[in-house]
Amino acid sequence: MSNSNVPPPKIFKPEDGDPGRPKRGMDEDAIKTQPTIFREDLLEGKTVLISGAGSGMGKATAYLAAKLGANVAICGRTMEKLDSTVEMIRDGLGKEILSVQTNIRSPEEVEDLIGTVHDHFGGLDTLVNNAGGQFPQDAIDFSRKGWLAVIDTNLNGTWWMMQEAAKRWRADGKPGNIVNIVANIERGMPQAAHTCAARAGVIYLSKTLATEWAQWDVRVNCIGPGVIETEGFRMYPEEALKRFHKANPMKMRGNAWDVAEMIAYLASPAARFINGDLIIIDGGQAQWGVIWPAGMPDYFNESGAA
Ligand SMILES: CCC/C=C/C(=O)SCCNC(=O)CCNC(=O)[C@H](O)C(C)(C)COP(=O)([O-])OP(=O)([O-])OC[C@H]1O[C@@H](n2cnc3c(N)ncnc32)[C@H](O)[C@@H]1OP(=O)([O-])[O-]
Ligand SMILES: NC(=O)C1=CN([C@@H]2O[C@H](COP(=O)(O)OP(=O)(O)OC[C@H]3O[C@@H](n4cnc5c(N)ncnc54)[C@H](OP(=O)(O)O)[C@@H]3O)[C@@H](O)[C@H]2O)C=CC1
Repeated sequence: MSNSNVPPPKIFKPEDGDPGRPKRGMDEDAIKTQPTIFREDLLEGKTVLISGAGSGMGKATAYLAAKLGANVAICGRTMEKLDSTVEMIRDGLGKEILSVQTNIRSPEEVEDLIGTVHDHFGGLDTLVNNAGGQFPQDAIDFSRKGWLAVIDTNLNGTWWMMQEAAKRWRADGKPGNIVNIVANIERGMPQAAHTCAARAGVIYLSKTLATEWAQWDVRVNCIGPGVIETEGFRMYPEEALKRFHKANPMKMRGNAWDVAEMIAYLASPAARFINGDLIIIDGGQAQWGVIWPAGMPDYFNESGAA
């Protein structure tokens, strides 16, 4: 029996808003023609594995890493999306990369992935844990399954990847480097509390491992993006997207390249003394606004949230 003068909460499912919605994020031509501040052989001979590289920041990062000379491996759940990254890099740079369909939530698949990368390239230098995401909803209405899906992806999935990579580095006596893409969670994330909890876990896991794993020359850092326009915006209603950029004082959205270049920096020798850090790329959002991806509750009226 339900108590039912109360209307059910509105749940936005991406497919509700798909027809006719503009494509979001950098298209392949934009990625291919984007200039980089880095030297072309910056990552020559280095192997970089990027999760969630069939779209968005992961895709741009895979392109940049390949452009800078790295051996690139990518993974994600959808083969078609991974293929698009492989083809973009083949077409734009004439290079082949390794792509392995993997659900990071499965520790067995992650173990196979790390083994495949080692077999193919003879090792791994930088692991970029970029795969992740969430849906916007008031926390009080989260289903159990929804909560578990977000925690399993963003916290557990990232951990399986980190642990498998580090086991190899310890066994091989080789240095390692991990970059975890989290989010800007300094002031919480209303309507994304599940991901906020998971990302907080990853940030403090990373700080801890930066100390524990220093003895094996493994560095661990995080990047916290603010509003970065990517294909991932399909998870949010158009109405919310109109307001996202107002949550930072620059009133703009970043793009996937803004994050890719920071990842390249962290993968380079210039970052050899950066460890256990969280680097925020958000146009100053942490000092200013709050995003309400499912709509601001009346309670807050016009109090400065966007
Ligand atoms: C904040 C602004 C800045 C931008 C930040 C970004 O990160 S942009 C980047 C953004 N990019 C991404 O986020 C990309 C990656 N994101 C994803 O793959 C999904 O969001 C995932 C992490 C939930 C994984 O899901 P999955 O593979 O397990 O697939 P699944 O679909 O089966 O979901 C499992 C359960 O979750 C629940 N539930 C799901 N959707 C909704 C909803 N709209 N409403 C309510 N609940 C929802 C539901 O219980 C569902 O089970 P059901 O009821 O269907 O039996
Ligand atoms: N864009 C933004 O403003 C912000 C993004 N972020 C985070 O940055 C990262 C990149 O996001 P962005 O590029 O914007 O979004 P996208 O949705 O484009 O990228 C996320 C990628 O992760 C992959 N992925 C999701 N779940 C899994 C899984 N279980 N196993 C393997 N791969 C998976 C998806 O591919 P597939 O579904 O095929 O597996 C997809 O390619 C994400 O972690 C996101 O949450 C954080 C803050 C802000």
